[in-house]
Amino acid sequence: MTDNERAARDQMVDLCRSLFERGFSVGTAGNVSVRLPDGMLMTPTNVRLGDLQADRIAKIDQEGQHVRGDKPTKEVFLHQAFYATRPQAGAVVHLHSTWATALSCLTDTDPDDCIPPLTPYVVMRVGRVVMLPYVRPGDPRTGDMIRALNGEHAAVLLANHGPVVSGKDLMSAVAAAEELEETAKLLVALRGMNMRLLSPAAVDELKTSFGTL
Ligand SMILES: O=C(CO)COP(=O)(O)O
Ligand SMILES: [Zn+2]
Repeated sequence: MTDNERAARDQMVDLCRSLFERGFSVGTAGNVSVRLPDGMLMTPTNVRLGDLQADRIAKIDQEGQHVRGDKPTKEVFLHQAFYATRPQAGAVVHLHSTWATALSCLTDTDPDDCIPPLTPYVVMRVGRVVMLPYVRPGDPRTGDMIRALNGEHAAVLLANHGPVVSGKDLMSAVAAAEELEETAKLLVALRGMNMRLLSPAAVDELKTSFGTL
């Protein structure tokens, strides 16, 4: 095993425990992956994100063959689809975090723009989030639906299920998942009130100043 893979495993253990301890994942909900030069690391299926063991994290190769560690998450297709369509993605985080999942259950969430530009950081870290129709957890069609987006979105909401967020590396993907969750919480808190969103000009300025995702 390379030093790079060893470091990636250790970082997954640390950041997944941090997410779990702060309540972003409960039970065995959620899964996380990291891209390697020769494949991907994925959290094993049916584990608590707070209890990962570095050597048991699953590795699959470029062809999707399981080569090391425990059996990978049942959402393996979802993770592969992000890497296949977003060359800039180095990590993917899927959670059932409360507020983003709440938005995924509301019939009046706009499926083409689930998280309106409420604050600069959600624009900078998450971008425009689309909703994918409900299928059961682990259904390979989730991968097909993500591939159909052609890599245009860094994050999606799975209807009645939860968020999936990619980032250039694991730290970025985790930070973006946290930002999405907090913004979803604000949106639910502000529901029914007169919200002032960032103007299109303000959103453009953020993209020019900080780059697109
Ligand atoms: O969130 C989950 C399914 O959507 C958890 O599944 P896994 O335990 O297989 O990762
Ligand atoms: Zn899930």
